[in-house]
Amino acid sequence: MAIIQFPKDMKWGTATASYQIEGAANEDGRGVSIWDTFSKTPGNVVNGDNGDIACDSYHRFEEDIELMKELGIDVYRFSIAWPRIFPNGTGEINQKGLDYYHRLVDKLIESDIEPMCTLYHWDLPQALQDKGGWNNRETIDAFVQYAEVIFKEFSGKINKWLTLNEPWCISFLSNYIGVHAPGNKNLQLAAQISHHLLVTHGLTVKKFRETGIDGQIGFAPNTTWLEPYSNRQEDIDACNREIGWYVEWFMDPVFKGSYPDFMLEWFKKKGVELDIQDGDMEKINQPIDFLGINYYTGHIARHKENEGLLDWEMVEMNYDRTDIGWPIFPEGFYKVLMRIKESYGDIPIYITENGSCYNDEPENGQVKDSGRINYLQQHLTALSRAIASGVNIKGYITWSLMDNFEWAEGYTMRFGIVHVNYRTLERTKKDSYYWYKQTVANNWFEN
Ligand SMILES: N=NNCCOCCOc1ccc(-c2cn(C[C@@H]3NC[C@@H](O)[C@H]3O)nn2)cc1
Repeated sequence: MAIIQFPKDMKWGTATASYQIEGAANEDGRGVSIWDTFSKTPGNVVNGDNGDIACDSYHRFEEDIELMKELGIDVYRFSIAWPRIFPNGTGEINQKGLDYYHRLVDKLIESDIEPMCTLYHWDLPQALQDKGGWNNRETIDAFVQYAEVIFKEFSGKINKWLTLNEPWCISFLSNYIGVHAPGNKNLQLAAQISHHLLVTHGLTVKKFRETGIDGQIGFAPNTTWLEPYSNRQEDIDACNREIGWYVEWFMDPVFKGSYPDFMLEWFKKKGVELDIQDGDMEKINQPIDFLGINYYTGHIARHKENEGLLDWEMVEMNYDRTDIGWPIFPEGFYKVLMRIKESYGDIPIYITENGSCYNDEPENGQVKDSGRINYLQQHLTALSRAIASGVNIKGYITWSLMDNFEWAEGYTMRFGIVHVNYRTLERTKKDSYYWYKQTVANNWFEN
């Protein structure tokens, strides 16, 4: 056994997102989002689940904050639902939407928990999707207008901002692979959307600076790691293409002002021609204060000609897997953080999502989710290795505080350290909740 100790100024937190927990989908003036539309289109979500009720956190946020307060966490990462603020994406502001987030943020501050706000966690107003969504550059301007309203409304209350959550999911998972809303399957469209998202991010950072309000801003790309099966260059290159799709494709433009050539060339081979307008790359390349990093899984892979988009195949190694089927690969967490440090230097990093899916149910009021505790121990050990290796980690925010709507998997896949009974909405602290509470209190754990 070993003691894994974290820096004395380490911040600990939990994360959620609006569509996944709030419910109240038709309440207080909220407009329709693309996830309302997508989830109610038969075949898109397991069991036809949707976010109409979810965890009902819209009405139960005070109970949820009490759970966080007992955890002793420093920061709570939540997202604002754009359709609650601008029901039609632009135009008239819905005051009741602003009022809800004031209630939430005020309760957090009263509970000595720092609010970290994600401005966009996938719930695009349907009215904007009807006009082309992220493929329409007018959506960029609509987002900056929405962000400016939020910056000014919550100035002094919220000091940590994330523009976009997982732009790879917003663009490629949702418009090329097609398993998330709006469900397109077109690589050119997805790549162009990824560019518009990066321009959106940059212009939002620029607007944040122009408002002159205090605070720090970043974004939260999702990452993965593929370890080459051999030292053959073709295996190394194949793994770097998948990592590049998640990491360099989004971080190079932000930190270096250009797309990675190796990915541009690969996409060009696949017929992608990005429409980059004059000044776009300068707009994207705005300095940010911190980087959010989301990591769940990775695996070993090798080159395979004409396989998928990037010519690689997974090498099955009898991985331990979580209940959603993702390999447990903590080495990848360490490796991708080292890659980011090597590529982008000492940018302060918050782990804005890391967690696991285990579908354990309560028995006599207890949820014995030892798998989740083991996952946390392995990944926090990997994180401590990265910190010891000089990665500038400022905090760890686990996904998720509570079981919630896991997108296309609906309510079948549980990521929470708190169990939610979706029939009664009763919350039950899992064994991992108590483990995390002790780890936060100690700022160390014994693995
Ligand atoms: N790469 N090739 N894939 C080819 C085949 O993909 C099929 C499916 O792919 C994916 C990839 C990634 C995800 C995913 C989910 N979360 C968890 C959420 N994060 C934000 C927060 O809301 C959490 O709920 N993070 N990532 C899902 C599906």
